[in-house]
Amino acid sequence: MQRQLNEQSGEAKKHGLAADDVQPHRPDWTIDQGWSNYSVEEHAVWRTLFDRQSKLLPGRACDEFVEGMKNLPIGPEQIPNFEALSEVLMKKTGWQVVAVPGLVPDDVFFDHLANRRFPAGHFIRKPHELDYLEEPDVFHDVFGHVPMLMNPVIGDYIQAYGLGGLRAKELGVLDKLARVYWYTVEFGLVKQADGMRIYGAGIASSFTESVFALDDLSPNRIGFDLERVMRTHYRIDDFQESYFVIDNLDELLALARIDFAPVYEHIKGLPEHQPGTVLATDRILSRGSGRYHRQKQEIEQGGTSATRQS
Ligand SMILES: C[C@H](O)[C@H](O)[C@H]1CNc2nc(N)[nH]c(=O)c2N1
Ligand SMILES: N[C@@H](Cc1ccccc1)C(=O)O
Ligand SMILES: [Fe+2]
Repeated sequence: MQRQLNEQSGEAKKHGLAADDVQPHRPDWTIDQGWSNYSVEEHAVWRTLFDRQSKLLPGRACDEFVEGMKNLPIGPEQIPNFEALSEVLMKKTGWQVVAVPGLVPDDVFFDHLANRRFPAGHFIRKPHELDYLEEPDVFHDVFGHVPMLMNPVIGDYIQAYGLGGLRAKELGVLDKLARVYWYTVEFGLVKQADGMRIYGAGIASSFTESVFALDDLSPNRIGFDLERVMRTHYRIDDFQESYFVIDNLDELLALARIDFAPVYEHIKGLPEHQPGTVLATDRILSRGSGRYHRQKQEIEQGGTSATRQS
């Protein structure tokens, strides 16, 4: 599981590269991927992540994800080369993958997306942090996001988000727009003929959340509603308590095309919702018990007999 947005400020945090890894970046924050510099150990971390995730995703990831992955030069042996990815992507949907050192400032991020460049972290997590990291690394960005960029609808949607981001910043409503990205591109679920599937990169790249999001009774799964999502906080430190579900990917295209300005205006000053809240107006597809988050809270407060012993 990884969490890359700072909901409060929406600002990029300082990246945490090792001192010997610092590379000056260009004004658009891109750097060279430096593919030949990856060590044997780094490629091995990729393989570990790739193998365990490839076993989990059949039957869990949506068909478009599986299809995208199949046609890309992404495999277990090595960390993918961004130039090779871009060549295939460019032909299919006109996207490129560019390397960045970590989180980049919002306007830089939006400008890349608006120009169909996907900024991907060039570094890979360390062997002791396979399941948790604070910034998007090459595994999250490439394994999680790039397969979906092979889909024309998602390609158009993410470009439109970049353009919408620049506008939302002007209007001072970036936090509202960021929630739409979070609950679609990062943590979205989609209905398919044979059941609910993952299309969000934050789930697809997470060993634990790709199981939790679909199998566990804990989270709520709620039909996507734009205003509802814009008013809903999200968790950056744990699994989501609620996921929002679209009926098909084309629903995103409609979102990309409508003007959000009147929606921002309409929800101004209206109350916001906590991540785990279920509303009377929600279209509930499955309602979680909240068991996971409740138990965790108890443990943190030292309240259960199991944790008090020792
Ligand atoms: C709101 C916006 O989507 C978000 O804060 C941005 C900031 N910078 C980023 N930078 C990178 N590299 N990746 C990201 O997902 C983001 N997200
Ligand atoms: N249509 C939105 C922009 C947007 C596109 C795609 C995803 C999310 C938002 C707007 O008018 O601002
Ligand atoms: Fe991401």
